[in-house]
Amino acid sequence: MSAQAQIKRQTVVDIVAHKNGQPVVMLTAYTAPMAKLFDPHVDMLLVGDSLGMVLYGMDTTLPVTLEMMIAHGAAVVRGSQQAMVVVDMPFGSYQESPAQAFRNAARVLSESGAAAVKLEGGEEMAETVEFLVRRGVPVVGHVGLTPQHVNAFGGFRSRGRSEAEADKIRRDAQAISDAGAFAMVIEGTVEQLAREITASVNAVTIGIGASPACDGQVLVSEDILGLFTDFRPKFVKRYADLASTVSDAAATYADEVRSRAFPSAEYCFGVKKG
Ligand SMILES: Nc1nc(=O)c2c([nH]1)NC[C@@H]1CN(c3ccc(C(=O)N[C@@H](CCC(=O)O)C(=O)O)cc3)CN21
Ligand SMILES: CC(C)C(=O)C(=O)O
Ligand SMILES: [Mg+2]
Repeated sequence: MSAQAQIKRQTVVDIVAHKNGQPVVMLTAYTAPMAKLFDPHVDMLLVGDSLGMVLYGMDTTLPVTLEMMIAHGAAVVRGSQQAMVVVDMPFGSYQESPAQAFRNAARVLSESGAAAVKLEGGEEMAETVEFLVRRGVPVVGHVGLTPQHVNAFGGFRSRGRSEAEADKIRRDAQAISDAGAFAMVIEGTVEQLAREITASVNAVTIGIGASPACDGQVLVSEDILGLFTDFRPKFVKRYADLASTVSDAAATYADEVRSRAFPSAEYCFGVKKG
């Protein structure tokens, strides 16, 4: 037995206890070192398919593969101790059928060690959500602005600001909650709608650009750290400006190498005595 006290990871039961209580805190993490830094502060870590855009420079999340999600999911599980780790199912890995979704979700859980998967969609995904949940796969839903629909929506635009769109999102949220999703991300919509959904569904609602009326909040970590600067959604608050810190460090290193100021004696090995 290790002398170190065991830290227990948060489970579905712990997260569901936040419904109508203390807000759930979620951040994205893609790598072990970032997961290690965020872990003491958050309830949930999301290995988002946004990693395609943030880490790999893709224009959308569509080219992200199951192998990428499993590799980054495993890294985040290794880097964290207490947060519940949720992995996004990438585009094309779950929409075909409930059987396809189960096969791929089972790989994500077994190969990464994460505790739940997240998938985008509403009414049309309800049958799949129920299929997964009944077979032991905890599911987080994602409604409103669903980035994997970028080609259908014609961009990353806010949703549910007309009564017709709001009605569709209301039905989407109800359907996946009734299908057994224990939580759902609500992205890019107005407070009134987020408040109604939060009041009417059993699932814990986690907002991103969806007002404080949700049961919790999530943002992309590189956005709040000022590390990702290609675009800035309206809902992103910057809590740091690490891009300039990183750039300044690289510039100083480059100057010192070119002037031979680095490596100075303290960074060099000496010959052994005797
Ligand atoms: N770094 C990052 N942060 C995210 O929040 C994020 C990703 N990547 N990748 C996946 C999706 C894409 N998301 C996005 C991307 C862009 C906007 C954006 O620029 N929205 C504009 C309005 C654009 C329009 O109306 O055409 C805004 O002002 O919020 C919003 C959400 C959210 N997700
Ligand atoms: C922005 C969050 C909700 C997400 O789905 C992602 O990071 O991929
Ligand atoms: Mg995502």
